[in-house]
Amino acid sequence: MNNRYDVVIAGAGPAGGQCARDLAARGYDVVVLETESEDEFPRQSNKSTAGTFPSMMASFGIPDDVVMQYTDSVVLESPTDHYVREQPGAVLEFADFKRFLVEDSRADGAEYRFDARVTAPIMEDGQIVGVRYNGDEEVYGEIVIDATGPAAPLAKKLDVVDLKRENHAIGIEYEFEGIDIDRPGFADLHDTMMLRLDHEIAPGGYSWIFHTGDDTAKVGLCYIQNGSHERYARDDFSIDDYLSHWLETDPRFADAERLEGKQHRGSAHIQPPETMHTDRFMAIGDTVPSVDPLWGEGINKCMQSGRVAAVTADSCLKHGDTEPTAENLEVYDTLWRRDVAPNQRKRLLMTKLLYLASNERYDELMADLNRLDDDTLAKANRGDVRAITKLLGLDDVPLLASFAKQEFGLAFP
Ligand SMILES: Cc1cc2nc3c(=O)[nH]c(=O)nc-3n(C[C@H](O)[C@H](O)[C@H](O)COP(=O)(O)OP(=O)(O)OC[C@H]3O[C@@H](n4cnc5c(N)ncnc54)[C@H](O)[C@@H]3O)c2cc1C
Repeated sequence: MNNRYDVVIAGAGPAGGQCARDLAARGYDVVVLETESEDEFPRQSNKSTAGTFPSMMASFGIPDDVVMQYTDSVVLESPTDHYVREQPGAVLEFADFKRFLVEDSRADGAEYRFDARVTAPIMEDGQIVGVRYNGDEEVYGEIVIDATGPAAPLAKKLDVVDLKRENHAIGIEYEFEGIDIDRPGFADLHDTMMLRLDHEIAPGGYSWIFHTGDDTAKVGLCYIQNGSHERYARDDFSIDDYLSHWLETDPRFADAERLEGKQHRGSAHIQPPETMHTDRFMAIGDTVPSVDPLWGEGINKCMQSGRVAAVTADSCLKHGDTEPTAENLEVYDTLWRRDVAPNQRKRLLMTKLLYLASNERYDELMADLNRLDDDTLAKANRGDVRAITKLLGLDDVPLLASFAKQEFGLAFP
């Protein structure tokens, strides 16, 4: 077996799969090591609701046959109100999507080793030159990429990431049939992705219903286990208890039945990354926290980070005489901050502010969104300070004070 490659990638998720696709298409020798077995792939890593937008589908040439349902709008719900925004999207079958990335990159020559659990970097003169997997097996590369999501075995050992417990977001989801998709008193959820802000259901986070056709939908929730969660959480309630509680109390689920084997769960970190590379090494996808802090959109960000890592690797390897030193890989961080997650810090602060707001404030937010033009939300979501201040009012002073206290240790009288 060939044991030397241009690029070794750990993890066949959206980030690793896309990076392999781009590198193989440019003619590089690339191998992807994936811990799961090929027969069942993806099993535990089949974790995502996989709601996405046409820009992702078009940029990465994703075929229609991995789409479960095209959607026309996004709905935001608060405890007693909602707001509808026309916005085309697509809910993918995440497992089919992951398998597509594997097959498509293989068609261009990428190699995959399944049942290959990466554990540690192989170091020479202080630089990574390969990876160790399944205990004592080894593979070598000019450049090594960690795309294992939050597991991050290489990035952690190389001190490239420092994923913090207080920024850990967890999510759980089931697929159901028999849901009342157009229940009087609620928004019509046909062909929509709905996100609900309600601390009763997802304290310090949000829950969702993504329509997947007829009376079926993906139903889940997530939250960050930080101060906002503590403030609104119930004693001894696990994330599963919150989902059960929602299912028992929301009339839309009165006749809903869980679809066998359709359960997804996973985690990510919501924090701004510091560096994302070192000599001969880049960390991509959720290994460096790439998930959109506000709405949890991770797939597009991960694919984009895989793409900019491939561009960076190409810029070093194509000349043959440009060593992939940390200095020469710096362009990856620059492209990430410019193209993958611009305004990440501002958006993160806005996210924390949003999750700190009360249920009553969520109801007011829906009323404000219904009053303001559609652009305000889109701009605020991009971190535009003027749009954010438009959404804040005088009544928000106590909220801002408690936010400042939580974030910066500032106390207002
Ligand atoms: C419940 C939930 C719902 C979500 N919903 C959405 C959504 O609707 N839209 C959206 O855009 N995003 C969503 N996300 C986020 C999105 O799924 C992630 O951002 C995305 O999957 C991350 O891709 P990745 O390639 O970085 O990592 P992953 O998808 O985590 O892939 C990592 C791969 O590495 C493998 N691996 C792990 N450890 C090792 C190891 N040691 N050695 C070898 N291989 C290893 C894993 O098996 C996996 O195949 C959701 C996430 C969760 C948890």
